[in-house]
Order: sequence, then C-alpha cells, then structure tokens
Amino acid sequence: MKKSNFITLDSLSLQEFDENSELIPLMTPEDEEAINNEELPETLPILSLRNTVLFPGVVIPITAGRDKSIKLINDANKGGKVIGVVSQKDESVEDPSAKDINETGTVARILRVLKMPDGNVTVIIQGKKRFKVAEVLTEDPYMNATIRDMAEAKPAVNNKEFSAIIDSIKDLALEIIKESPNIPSEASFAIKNIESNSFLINFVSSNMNISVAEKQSLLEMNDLKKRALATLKFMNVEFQKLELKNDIQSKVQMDMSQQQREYFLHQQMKTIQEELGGVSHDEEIEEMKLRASEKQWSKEVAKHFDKEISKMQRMNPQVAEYSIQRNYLELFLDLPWNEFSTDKFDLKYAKKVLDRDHFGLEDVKRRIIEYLAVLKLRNDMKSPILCLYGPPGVGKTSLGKSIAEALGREYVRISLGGLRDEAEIRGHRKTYIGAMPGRIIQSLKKAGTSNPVFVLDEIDKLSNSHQGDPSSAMLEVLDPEQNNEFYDNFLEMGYDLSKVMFIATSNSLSTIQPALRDRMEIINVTGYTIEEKVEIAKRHLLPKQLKEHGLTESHIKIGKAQLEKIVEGYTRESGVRGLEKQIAKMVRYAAKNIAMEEDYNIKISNEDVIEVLGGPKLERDKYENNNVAGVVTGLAWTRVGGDILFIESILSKGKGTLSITGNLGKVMKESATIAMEYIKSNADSFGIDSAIFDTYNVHIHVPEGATPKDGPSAGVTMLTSLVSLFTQKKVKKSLAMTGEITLRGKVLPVGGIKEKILAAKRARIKEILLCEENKRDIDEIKADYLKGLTFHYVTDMSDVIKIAVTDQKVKHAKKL
Ligand SMILES: Nc1ncnc2c1ncn2[C@@H]1O[C@H](COP(=O)(O)OP(=O)(O)OP(=O)(O)O)[C@@H](O)[C@H]1O
Repeated sequence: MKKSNFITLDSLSLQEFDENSELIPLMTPEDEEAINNEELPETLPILSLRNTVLFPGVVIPITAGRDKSIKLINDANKGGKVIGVVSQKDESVEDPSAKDINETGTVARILRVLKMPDGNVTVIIQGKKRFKVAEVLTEDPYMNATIRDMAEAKPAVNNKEFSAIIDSIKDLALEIIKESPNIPSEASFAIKNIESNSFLINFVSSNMNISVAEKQSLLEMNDLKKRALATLKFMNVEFQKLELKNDIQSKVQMDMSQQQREYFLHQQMKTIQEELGGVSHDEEIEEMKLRASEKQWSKEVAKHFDKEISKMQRMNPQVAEYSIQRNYLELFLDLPWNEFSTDKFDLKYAKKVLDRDHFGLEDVKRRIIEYLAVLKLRNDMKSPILCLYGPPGVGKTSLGKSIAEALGREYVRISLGGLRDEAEIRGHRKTYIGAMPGRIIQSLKKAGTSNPVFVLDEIDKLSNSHQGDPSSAMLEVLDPEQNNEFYDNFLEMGYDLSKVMFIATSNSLSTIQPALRDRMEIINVTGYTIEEKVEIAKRHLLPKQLKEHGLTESHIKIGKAQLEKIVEGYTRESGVRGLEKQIAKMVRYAAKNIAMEEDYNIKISNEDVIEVLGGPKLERDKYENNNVAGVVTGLAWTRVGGDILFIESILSKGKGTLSITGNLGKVMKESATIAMEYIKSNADSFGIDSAIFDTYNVHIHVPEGATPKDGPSAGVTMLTSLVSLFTQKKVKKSLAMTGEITLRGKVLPVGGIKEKILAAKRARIKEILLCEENKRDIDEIKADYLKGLTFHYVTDMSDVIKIAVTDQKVKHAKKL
C-alpha cells in the first residue's frame, strides 16, 4: 500500500485519527489485485448497517450503538479484524434478522476502533470484496453466516467505451466537488489520484448523495461497465440538482444584495436631501397629515384619506406611483371640504353692484335680484339654476361675475364650448397616465370654497361624441337632487356641489339638451340699441380701456357723436364686444401720441376716428327705397342677434317656373312655394290676371348668398314681394315684417321678436308688420326700444297685402 495516497473524510476527526494511527490508504490496482486473489473465509460475522452501504476499497466510519454490533466489533477487533458488512433493507428495524438484511454485502477490514464517551463505538472499516450471504448460521450473540464469492465482469483493458465512461465520471466528480460547498477541495486531489477504475466507481458511489437502496442496487451489479454507467447517471442527476440549487442560491443572493443596495442608496439620498434642506419623504407625509388634521371633511373622506396616506407611506418614493399618489392626496388637501364663504344677501348692495357693472339690462337685473331674494328667504341653494341666454357680448358672463361679487362669493368660470369628452367634466381614473380631475373639481380647487358662483359658459355648445356624453355628466352637476354626491373619477369619491351657485350662459336655446334646459331658469339677455351701446361705451368700456392702457379721462375724450359713429360704422353686433375692441384701438392711438409727447389732451374728432379705424367698414343696415316692385324688407333672427334682410323677386318671359336662390334652407323654400300657390288661388282678389302665371317665370332671391338662411318667418315677406311683383305696385315705405304663412292664408307668430325690433331700429325702419299673437312679445319690450315704431298686427294674409302693398305703381312699372 502506498502511504502517500490518502483520503480525507469529513465525518471523521482526522486529527485524532492521525495521531493514533496510520493514514487511511487509497486502494491501488495492485491492492485490488491482491484482494481479488485472496481467498474468502467460509463464514463471517455479519454487521448490519442501517443507513449506508460499504463499497470495496472505500473507508467509512461506522458508529455502533446496538449491543450485538458492539460485541461483534470487539470480538472481530481482537481476532482477524475481518467482518461481513450488509445493509439493512429497512433502517427502522432495531434488531435485524436474516430476512431483514440484503443478500449482497462487502467483506470489510477493521482499521480502527474508537470508544466514544457515550458508550458507542466508532469503527473505521475498509471494504474489500463483495459477497453474497449463503446461509445465516446463528443470530446470537451476533449474526454469523456462510458466504459466497461474487464474480465481477470487468471490461477489457482497452475498452474505449468504458474508458470514456471512467473519464466522464472523473470529470463530473471534479465538477461536483467544485460546485459543492460542503465537500472539501482536497477531495478533488483524491479523485485525481485514484488509479483503479473499479475503486473510482466505488468511491464515487459511496460518496454520492443517493438513497441507501440506490447505493445497494449499484453494489449488486456484477458488470462493472453497467455499474459505471449507472453511477454516471446518478452523478448527472446530482450535478443538475446542484446546479439548480446554486442557481437559486445565487439569485436569492442577488435579490438580497439588490435590496440592500437600494436601501443604502435611499438612505444616502435621504441624508443628502436633509443636508440640502429639502423635505424628506417622512417629513412630507407628516406635513400632509398635519394639513389633513385641519380639514373639515366628513368621517368618510377622512377615513379614505388615512387609508390612502398609509398606502403612500408604504411606497418606494422613487417609483412613479408615489408621485401619482402624492398628487392625489394633495388634491384632497387643496380642495375645499365644507369650507364656505358667508353670503351677504344684502339685496340693495347686490343691486348696486349689478348697476355699477352693467348699464341697462333692467329686466335681467330685476330677475336676478328676485332670484337672490328667493334664495335669501329659503336659505338653501336648491333652486333652479340660472341660464343667461342671448347673443354674444351682451354681458352674460360678466353678469355672473357681478352676482358673485354681490353675494360675496368666490367666482369661477369654465367654458363648455366644444367639450366632447365626458372625462373633461368627470375626470379620468387615476390609473391613467397623466390623469387629472374633471373641470368641475379643478375649478373648485381654484375657488378655494365649497360655495362659489360657478359660471358654465356656452352650455349650448356641449357636444356629443364617442368619448361619452358630457351633457349627461352636466345633468348630474346641475341636478339639485343628485349633486350633493357628484362623483369624480379621479377623486374616487363623491363631492357635494349642492352649495355651489351655478349660472349657465348660452347663445341659443334650441341646442341645449332638453333635459338640461328643464333644470334651468332661462333669463333672456337681448342685444342693445345704438343709444344703449353709446352709453355702455361711455360709462364702462372707455373707462375700462383707459385703465388697461394706463391713461385717465383727462388724456382722451371721445364724444357721443364719435361713439355713435364707431358703433354704426365699425360694428355690427347685438353685444358690445366688437365695440370694445374698436374703443381699445382709439385708446391705443391716444396712448401712442401721449407717449411720444405729441399731444397731452386728445379730443377725438370724426377725422380721428377715420384715421385710426379707416373708412367706415359697414353700411348701416339701411332700409332701401321702395321704387322697385318685388323688393320687401324682412326681419330675421340669428344667433348673434337680429338682422334685416331683403327679399327680391323678378319676372321674366317663360312658362311659369319658380326659381329660388340665396342659399335658402328647405323651410324657407317651402314658404316661397306656399306664397306662390296662395297668390295663384287668390289672384282675382289681388287684381292679378291669372294668365301671367303661365307666361312668366318667377325668380325669388334673398341677397347675401354666402350666408345660409332658413326658417318660416320670411313667409309674409315673400308673399308681399310676389304680390308687389305681379301687381307692379309699391310696397309701403319704411316697413319691415316677419311672420309665418299657411296655405289657408293664415299668419302665424314667430320668435326672436326683441332682437328683430332692435335690428329694425338700427336700420331706421318706421313700421313693423307682425302676427297678432306676437303682440304679447312687443308688450314685454321696454317702451324706450319701441319709440318711433308703429306696429301693424295681422292674422290673415289678405291683411298683410292690404297694409303692405300700396295702390301706387312703381316708377318703371312693367306692362303685364
Ligand atoms: N350692459 C353692459 N354694461 C356694461 N358692460 C357691458 C354690458 N354688456 C356687456 N358689457 C361688457 O362687454 C364685454 C363682453 O361681455 P361678456 O363677455 O359678458 O359677454 P357674453 O354675453 O358672456 O358673451 P359670450 O356669449 O360670447 O360669452 C364685457 O367686458 C362686459 O363687461
């Protein structure tokens, strides 16, 4: 035996062993040869092993606790030191008999016996040769049995396959040792030094991490090549398990170190932030909690806030969700919750404020004061929402502002024009990227109180689209029964809007969703007459512009005559927005002169107006003379106020066709046909020869073809135009008219009377023809507006002709 080759065993205290005995030898091929040639004894004492298998050549320590085993070891140690070692089939059997042990075992030589302090005996044995138990002779005091030799089929020395398997076993064994933290690296020296193939297989099999049964199966294999292959398979499995284990371990380790790294960096950042005087996240949260404690929110909101803030506390401040959560909670803190301003409800003061800010509009102001009076008496806000309706620039929005001031409330305004997405009103859920609360909640945050005056501008221009229906969200906002729990998607909570005073403005009633219109009290703000506009300009617009341009009244004076010129020549509107712009131009002109020290005190003359604004841009809507047959003045209503229009018709030789031009809608064309047919059937009463209907073509035209026109209110005008045409008689001077006609010859009332009257006045019309039923509209109009106008009320189309068409022939009357 070569003493230089030795194996270290971790289960054994080698130091102790070294001190007392020789080193454990490795089995060389020569040793193996010698052992194989040794004659086996016929009988052997059999030591049963519970949890291991002894392979030939391998040295293992065994601790014996059972009396039988201790006696066997002691006897053998005193004698020939050779024993038979067989593993138990079932390790739990305490006192195994013949049937409990495997048939195949290994002859072993006792190398050393160590007596342990606890009475156990540790024996170090080395396997020599396999055997089969032939017959168990005695079981007491320990098992003795006759044994048989076992032949081993060894492959030829030059068997390449076998050599390859052996090489693989060696390589894999080295890999396994490398990967296993528990096997000392010296083991790899041992592997490298093993010269005997069968010992290599046995050594590896013995040290592999496989079950006793598996080890036993290896021991029982007679064919060495097969045994080598089976060993290699087990090794592969073990290697894969090891790799997997290491993989998991390194991952776990990496996760841990990543976490540690992040923690470390966060700590560093926190320190840096604190050094720089910034707010650390903890401080931020503390500050939020402090602010929250001052809020007057309901239990429900407080609970929700607490839940959300503890969510924020658990978050990593570096992730994007953290800032979303912070914004969310800041919205809660910024929003007013049950924070009210005290209402003034001094109606005299309210009237004063309204009068101060707005000239005229007596009716409107009266209704607003009445509305406020009701609010004062009822002392709650569950009254209809005001809707100020009228053409642009008549002061609807600024009335809202004055109401806020009169009541001593905050003022906020949103424009609903062109708003198509419901989320604009209700907000996006906060999980969306860039999500925000809706405009209602945003405005309340801006207002800072829970009861502001909230102006909803252009409510008629809310539009529907595939992104939802904003008007249904608006319905919830404006419904006093529902709006105490208005749900905003971003806020994820109901918000009480019931104390908010909503005022809507609108240019048209027909485009407001009917359900919305029902919820509102409509107040009509009509346009202004020229005189009123001049007054508004003098009292409000000019002082406002002077202030904005840093001037005072001593710098520039614009007389009434010039203001009137500006109104008539440069603006065409019911409101005063355009007028304000023109005045701003005049003020800028003065400011320039003053700044250049050319003139300190400017009194604007007519020439100045032309110099600054250019020649008058607009001819006043003038009534035209009545020298031509078939030309009649009608009154029209548009979204931007009233207007006058002319209906012209001519005759040409032909076959009696009727053509209509001027960009007219279907209803207006129908009016023309009705008028024509009515005249045909009543030709005699108008003194018209029916023959001309077949010999002349009629063409009706409504000028300004670029502007689309529609509606039934031009019916009476068309009728008058055609009668005048067929009779070649003059239409009454300075007369304008509006009214729908029917085939039976009736005249029906129409809308927009106030605007139409204002337009007629602007055009210097003197007489107006209307349906009898429209009289009640006229009665509602301020007497001032009606000054200088004569009204003719009719019910029948024949009355229209009687009033409108004179007996005089026109200048160049056609002979028909
Ligand atoms: N009666 C008035 N007295 C004083 N100023 C007026 C009056 N009417 C309108 N104004 C002024 O005209 C300007 C335009 O008014 P505002 O913006 O309120 O019009 P609006 O009716 O709301 O128009 P829109 O329908 O286009 O929103 C404001 O500067 C307003 O102060």
